[in-house]
Amino acid sequence: MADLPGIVVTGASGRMGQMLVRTIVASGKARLVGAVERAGHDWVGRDIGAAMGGAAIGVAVTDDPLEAFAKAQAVIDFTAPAATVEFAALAAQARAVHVIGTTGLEAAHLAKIDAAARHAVVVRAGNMSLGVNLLVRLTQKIAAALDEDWDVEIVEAHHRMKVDAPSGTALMLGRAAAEGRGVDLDDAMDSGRHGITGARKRGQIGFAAVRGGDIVGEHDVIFAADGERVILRHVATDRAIFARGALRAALWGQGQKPGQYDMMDVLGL
Ligand SMILES: NC(=O)C1=CN([C@@H]2O[C@H](COP(=O)(O)OP(=O)(O)OC[C@H]3O[C@@H](n4cnc5c(N)ncnc54)[C@H](O)[C@@H]3O)[C@@H](O)[C@H]2O)C=CC1
Ligand SMILES: O=C(O)C1=N[C@H](C(=O)O)C[C@H](O)C1
Repeated sequence: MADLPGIVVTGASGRMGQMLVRTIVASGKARLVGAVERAGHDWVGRDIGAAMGGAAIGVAVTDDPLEAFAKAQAVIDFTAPAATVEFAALAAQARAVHVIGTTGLEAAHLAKIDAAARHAVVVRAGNMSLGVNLLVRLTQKIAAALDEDWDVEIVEAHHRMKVDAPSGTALMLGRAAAEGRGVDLDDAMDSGRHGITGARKRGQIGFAAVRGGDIVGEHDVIFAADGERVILRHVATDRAIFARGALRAALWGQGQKPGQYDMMDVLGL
């Protein structure tokens, strides 16, 4: 047991944080060695298992990430952009693999993560599930096979608490469609239409976001032509799919060279 990789979960009280704690503890492939929450959170100082409403597991929630990371071989981080940037620097300092699931990262955040990845292994993906990563590959292939008579639209749906749009997954799918077509997503993207928008421009890749209830995550890639449509769909019904992917990434990252990787690397897709 002691020689299994030690993993710290950041944002441990969150929807994904709790799922990650359960997944790691049940896995038999890694040890949970730390649980980090933001300063002032009322779980700080409590045993994470007990705080989650179960049996104590001997890991106290801390608001000191550096101290936690120093004991770890990997950090799994599903939090928020500002926190993830801070954790990237600290994980690199501790030479721990940093698995980043956080979405809503902007160019300035990504530049800081790039800098950290010069010193440590970073695995980052807007969606860690096997199904979505397969869908990304399929999207790329279909977009490459179809011309711009086929309009590409990406429709995503998530729970009412989600704070960023388009979702990280929708952006992965949009990028794959753009890559398949040999264009840059920044030039082709049309997100959040409202008002008198004018007719759809040929070659655009459209995005629409639904938010409501407890939807875990649903993504459609629609290829719409005159007289026919092809629709690729992924429906997540359980956050365990993301946690399993993140744990797999943390284990895969052990012994890799410093740099930035994604789930395609981890899954060999
Ligand atoms: N890549 C993937 O496969 C997936 C990514 N996500 C992304 O993961 C992120 C988190 O999602 P949820 O768990 O639903 O959110 P959540 O809001 O339930 O959890 C986030 C947690 O991070 C904590 N946190 C924020 N700042 C912190 C700091 N400085 N230090 C320590 N903890 C901090 C919060 O207190 C909270 O407990 C979002 O960006 C979401 O889009 C979610 C599911 C799958
Ligand atoms: O916030 C979420 O919940 C999810 N976020 C990721 C995203 O932005 O795509 C992955 C998944 O869809 C759930």
